Parts: sequence; structure tokens; C-alpha cells
Amino acid sequence: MTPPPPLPTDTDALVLKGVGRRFGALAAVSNVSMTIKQGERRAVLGPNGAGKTTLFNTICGDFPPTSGRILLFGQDISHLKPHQRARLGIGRTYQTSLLFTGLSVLENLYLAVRGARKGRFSMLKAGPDDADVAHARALADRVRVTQLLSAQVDAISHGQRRQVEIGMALAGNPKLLMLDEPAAGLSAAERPELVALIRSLPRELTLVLIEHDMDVALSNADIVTVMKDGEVVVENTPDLIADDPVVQSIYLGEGH
Ligand SMILES: Nc1ncnc2c1ncn2[C@@H]1O[C@H](COP(=O)(O)OP(=O)(O)OP(=O)(O)O)[C@@H](O)[C@H]1O
Repeated sequence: MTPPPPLPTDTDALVLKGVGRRFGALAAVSNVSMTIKQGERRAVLGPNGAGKTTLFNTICGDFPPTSGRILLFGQDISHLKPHQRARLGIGRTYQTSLLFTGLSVLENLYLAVRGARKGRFSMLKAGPDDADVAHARALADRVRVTQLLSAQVDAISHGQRRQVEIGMALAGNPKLLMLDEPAAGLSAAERPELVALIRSLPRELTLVLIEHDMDVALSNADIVTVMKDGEVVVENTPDLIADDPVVQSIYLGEGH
């Protein structure tokens, strides 16, 4: 496989300093530190319950950290609300679908565009020259669902719904895109389209993805972080991760 081109800058996009998150007595995430450069593709791997989604939630603000600090392009966002973090440039998808069922692909993308803007609940009806509709169409192109614009999201495949969700996460023009298990539930036939989509995202966009599937993670990442029991156990380049004895013991141990 050809290596990805060099990163566009040496700027730190996301810095975690000793981040922890407790739920009562449970330390779901403990003392996680990492630096992700602008334009980097970072995969976070780990078995069930390792703390990957909780780590995502500390970064996006759904469950802010109970210890440590999070910096986005140098700004401390540790205690900001999710919508404030979104305005500063974080876009995300969720493990479970958040699409508006009963609406078309274009309508879903349009609502995401409107939701990402200030004054988002204006009741103005979209006209054909509405700039937001044009933006929604451009997002559809970006995530390769142009041929499905008028299809209801209930009627398209699971993989196509994942593509639309990524389009919605891109609606606010994020600088950091967080994808929570984008390949979960996809068939073997659907995965290459998702990988192609991820690879086609602009290189200056910083990308962090949680992934169970080692192949998807390794083929999309510059650096892979492996978590277990809430902690980072290994961080390395994809070529060195697969053979790492700690990673092998985790994955072979749980039957992967
Ligand atoms: N809202 C919550 N309240 C209480 N405990 C939680 C909460 N969210 C997560 N946990 C616990 O935190 C630990 C880490 O869970 P988390 O979902 O972050 O792991 P994960 O690595 O994303 O797992 P999976 O791959 O199964 O999604 C688990 O023990 C989980 O039960």
C-alpha cells in the first residue's frame, strides 16, 4: 500500500494532557495524553469497554473530562459545551445513526448545514437557489452519494447511511473530524467505498477514528493508538502496530 503523503503542517490540532473520565467509581478513561498534528489520520483501537467512545466524548464535550486538559489548536476546550466545541471546529459521527428518518438524503444534509449555522431555527423555506441547499449538494458530492439525493434515508443501504452521516458531520466545515466506528455493521462489499471516502477527505482535515476493524484502522491511519482498560497501551505507526506483542495479545485474546 502506498504511504499517505506528508502532513500539511506541523501544527498541533488536538492535545490531550492526562485526560481522565470517571463515572462514579469507574475510571472509564485514565491519564490519556496524546498529540495529534493537523492533517493527521489517527485511529484509536481497542477491545469492548476499553474507553474509546468515552475518550471521544471527552473531546467532543458530551462527557467532559473529570481530570486533565484538552487543547484544540492551542485553545483549552476542556470545559466547553459540545455546541461550543462544534463551533470551534469539531465535527463527529456516532456509533448509532442519528439520521432523520422519513426525510431524503438531501434534506438530511440540508438540516445539518442549517444546524451548523447561527440562527439555525429560521423557518424560511429553502428555495432552489438557497446557498444552504448548494452546500448540502456539495456535501453529497464530497461523500459520494450524489446519485441518492432524493432517496429517503430509510431506503438506502447501511453503508450509504454511514456516508450521509459523515457528510452531516462535515456540514460545519470542521477542522477536526471524529468518526466513531464508521465501518461498524458494514458488509465486506461496503467497506472499500467507506475507505475510499475517508481517503478522499481533504488532507488538511485532521481525522480521528475509533475502529474495531484492524484492517480499516491500519489502512487509514498515520498513527494508531491502542487502548485497554481506559488507558493507552501502545501508540505507533500502522506497520509496527500489527506485529506489536501487546496488540497481538489483546486481539488474539479476545478472538479477533
Ligand atoms: N455514561 C456512562 N455511565 C457509566 N459508565 C459508562 C458510561 N459510558 C461508558 N461507561 C463505561 O465506561 C467503560 C468504557 O466504555 P466505552 O464505551 O468508552 O468503551 P469502548 O472502548 O468505546 O467500547 P465499545 O468498543 O464496546 O464501544 C465501560 O466500562 C462502560 O461501561
